[in-house]
Amino acid sequence: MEHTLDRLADSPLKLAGVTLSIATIGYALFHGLKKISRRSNELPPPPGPPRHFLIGNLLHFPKDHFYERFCEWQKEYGDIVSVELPGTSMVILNSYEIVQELLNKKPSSTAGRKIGYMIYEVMGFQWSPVLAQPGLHHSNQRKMLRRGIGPQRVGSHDPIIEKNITKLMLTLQRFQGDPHPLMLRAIGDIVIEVTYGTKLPSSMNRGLSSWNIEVMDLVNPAFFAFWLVDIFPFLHFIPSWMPGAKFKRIGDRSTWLCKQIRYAPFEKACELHKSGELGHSLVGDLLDEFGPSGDAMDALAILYVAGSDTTAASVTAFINALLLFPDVSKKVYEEVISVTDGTRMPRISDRPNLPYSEAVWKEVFRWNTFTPVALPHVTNQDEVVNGYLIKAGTIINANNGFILNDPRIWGDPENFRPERFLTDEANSLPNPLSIVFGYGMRVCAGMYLADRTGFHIGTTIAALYDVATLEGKSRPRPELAEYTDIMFRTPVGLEARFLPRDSRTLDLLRDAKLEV
Ligand code: HEM
Repeated sequence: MEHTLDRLADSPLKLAGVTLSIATIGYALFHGLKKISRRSNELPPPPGPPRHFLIGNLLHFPKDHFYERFCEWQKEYGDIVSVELPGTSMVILNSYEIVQELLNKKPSSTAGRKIGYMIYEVMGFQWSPVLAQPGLHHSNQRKMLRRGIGPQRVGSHDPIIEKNITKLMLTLQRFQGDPHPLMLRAIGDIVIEVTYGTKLPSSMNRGLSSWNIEVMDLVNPAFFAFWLVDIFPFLHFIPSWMPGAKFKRIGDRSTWLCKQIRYAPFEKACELHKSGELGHSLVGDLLDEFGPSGDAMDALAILYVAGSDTTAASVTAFINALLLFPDVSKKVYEEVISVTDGTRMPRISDRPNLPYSEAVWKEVFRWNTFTPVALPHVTNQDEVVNGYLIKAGTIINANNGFILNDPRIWGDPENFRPERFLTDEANSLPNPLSIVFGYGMRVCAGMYLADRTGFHIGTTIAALYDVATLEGKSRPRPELAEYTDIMFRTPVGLEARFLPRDSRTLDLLRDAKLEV
């Protein structure tokens, strides 16, 4: 740079020429940009329900069952729908192409988050990487997670995953009822061990899972509730004991829980790391590479909340598919047994030899998907899509449920048909996992761990157990399936028994009992 300026200063003629060129380019750019900005201001917003003066679409906006209302709007207004709420613009994307265009091809301008004052401030979630705005802390935290559970390193956690899944298989032998809470606990235990290792005292381990479960029980419904404090933040300062201040009591408890899940395990892990007792773990990897940083602490602290509910929902969906579709269950069983010969437990490394099971896993993510409305992104600059203007600060909701059900893509979306991923047809289909795990710069930071853990739990269950209804109950009908109305939803009324497939399974379970 210095050299170039020196050279230009040598020649006044060159300097004048360059100055003129820069001025000309500057003038053209300025007028070009003005024109683009004028043109984009002239562009219409996407279509949507008619708005009322001042309150926009507040009266149309659902208080629950967002997915169902978003699908009704898709029928009426098409691939991209805009909704105006007081102080907030929102678009709903109902097309795979538009989602790619906006969220994956323009990652840096659509990676913001917008979280209400209640969750962010009153409940004390400012530290969470899932809710953070893009910037130095967020990118540092993502870099750290990529190092520890990205595609290169995730395999190093296989022994922990396999050991815990064997334990889960033993529990299933005596289990009947709704499997979701059991999956939540088991996956939570895996996330804790992968994150902090096996040496964290077991007393803390139990505390950690119950703090995390309690905070999830507070924050999940809070996302979908209306909070006056979001509109009038000064309410934050009223005392918690005041009548009507329930939101403050929720906030105080959540803030306390957040402190526990952030500091307590990290401090203990740092002590164990110093004394050389920590053992293999994500926290150990990060302490070795980055030292005891606040970014590492927060990146690790969010993993239970971000990873257990979500992965448990995916595994519950897999179990539900095994129950609803006995033919599919039998084929997964036969495929796994053809690899293990029924004489050993399945291993994570068996996966490349399980193409049919792989197709079932994909179809489980697609059919009646367990996460129909994606986590919203926010634009940080004006964008133009399909001739519509999307202003900076707009919340973007990808309607994953519709996209995964779109007959233009899937032909017969209502059918659970894993074979669609095994024929030439597959070449023109998106991978449902790439939709469900989210988009662009915010794509799920734990997707490799989730995919590895969820697939292994699902296929190991199918290999060892026939998933059956409770005694005397008939098999539910797939077309009547209903789902809970939460972000990572589960089938309503799902109940199952796990019947060992044959005597080889009983032998395996007996041997496993001696090992774990
Ligand atoms: C089947 C299981 C899972 C599903 C379906 C899932 C889905 C998602 C989705 C949709 C997002 C938001 C993406 C977006 O904004 O576009 C996300 C973010 C995230 N997930 Fe997952 N997730 C799963 C499991 C996990 C696991 C096991 C972990 C870690 C242990 C994890 C850690 C995270 C983190 C840290 C983020 C925040 C990323 C960011 O905002 O930059 N997830 N996940």
